[in-house]
Amino acid sequence: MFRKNLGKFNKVMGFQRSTSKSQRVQPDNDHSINKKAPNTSPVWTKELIASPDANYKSWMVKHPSALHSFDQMMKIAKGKKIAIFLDYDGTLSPIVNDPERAFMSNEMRSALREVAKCFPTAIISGRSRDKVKGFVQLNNVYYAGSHGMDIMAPPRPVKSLDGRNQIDKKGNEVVFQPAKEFLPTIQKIRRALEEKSKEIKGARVEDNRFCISVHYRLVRDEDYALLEENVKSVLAHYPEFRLNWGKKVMEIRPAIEWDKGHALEYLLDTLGLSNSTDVVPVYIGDDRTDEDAFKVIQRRGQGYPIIVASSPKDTEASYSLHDTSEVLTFLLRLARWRKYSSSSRAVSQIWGVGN
Ligand SMILES: O=P(O)(O)OC[C@H]1O[C@H](O[C@H]2O[C@H](CO)[C@@H](O)[C@H](O)[C@H]2O)[C@H](O)[C@@H](O)[C@@H]1O
Repeated sequence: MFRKNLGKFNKVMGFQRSTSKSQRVQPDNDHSINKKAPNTSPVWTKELIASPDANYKSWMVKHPSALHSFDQMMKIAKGKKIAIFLDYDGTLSPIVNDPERAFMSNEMRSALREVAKCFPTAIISGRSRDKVKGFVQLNNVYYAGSHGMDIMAPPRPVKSLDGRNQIDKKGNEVVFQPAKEFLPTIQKIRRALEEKSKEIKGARVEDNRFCISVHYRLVRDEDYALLEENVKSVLAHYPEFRLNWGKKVMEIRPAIEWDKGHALEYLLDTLGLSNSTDVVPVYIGDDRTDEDAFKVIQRRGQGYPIIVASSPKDTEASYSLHDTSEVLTFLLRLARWRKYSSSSRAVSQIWGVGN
């Protein structure tokens, strides 16, 4: 039933292709050792050196504002099938010191609800799926937690990935967890990391189910090296895991070929949109792991990868939004555009979903 409705929905939607590949500028995090070197730099005029703002403006020439470009983007997307993908932290909620208090505003929730009534919408987060769902509290969006390693997807025959997918029917939806076999080891690693970080003031370990975060936002600069050393000493016993850096966070996860980009492709597939030439995936994210999804959109040659950044960054995104308040404005415009650009019924009526 849901699938049939989804098919109807697909018939009434529409889209486009992204613009040029982005130019690389600066990585974002302080302590990361796996950061890429910038391969281009802005032209260093006197004005640029005098003003950090000028640096950002120069970067925005390559990554124009998705708000300023909105009309042009939607003109191209009109008549095509739009699907919306969003990161959570730093995109739907502002970055705060306490990861347990990264709440989404009611305004953002209501904008997201409206967007999800118009387009298939998914949140792909580094958090555990339950945690992000708890923050978002909407039933008309799909959730992918643990950087896409825990997906609650629409009902559809699921392509097997090396036979590693488990299909656990719950209601109408399908759970996809390509790293399930690592769960017992992840718990061992979590305990070891908690032990190793407890003497470092401000360090915090977060269990994201299929990955673990070690936060250092509140760790003194002089203590960071010890924390990193401790984390690496734990991981030395687990070669099947890898370490990445996000925004003041070290993320430990199974070293499988699966990331937010794969999750995006998987969701497009389960939505029945992977082979269409008229699909426009819009992905909005702010962190390094979102780059994998940006790359997928660039490779597909259609869609809009949008980075949330208030300073120049090395990115594959074609467009930018300055902060979460601009994300809110973008989502509101998107929902409004959809409502006024088509006389078709809202997706909630077509799918029979809503919140
Ligand atoms: O993919 P995301 O949804 O962006 O998740 C990435 C990490 O986000 C969270 O940490 C970040 O946000 C926190 C709250 O604002 C902030 O305190 C922290 O410094 C940031 O790195 C989340 O807590 C992590 O587990 C995710 O890996």
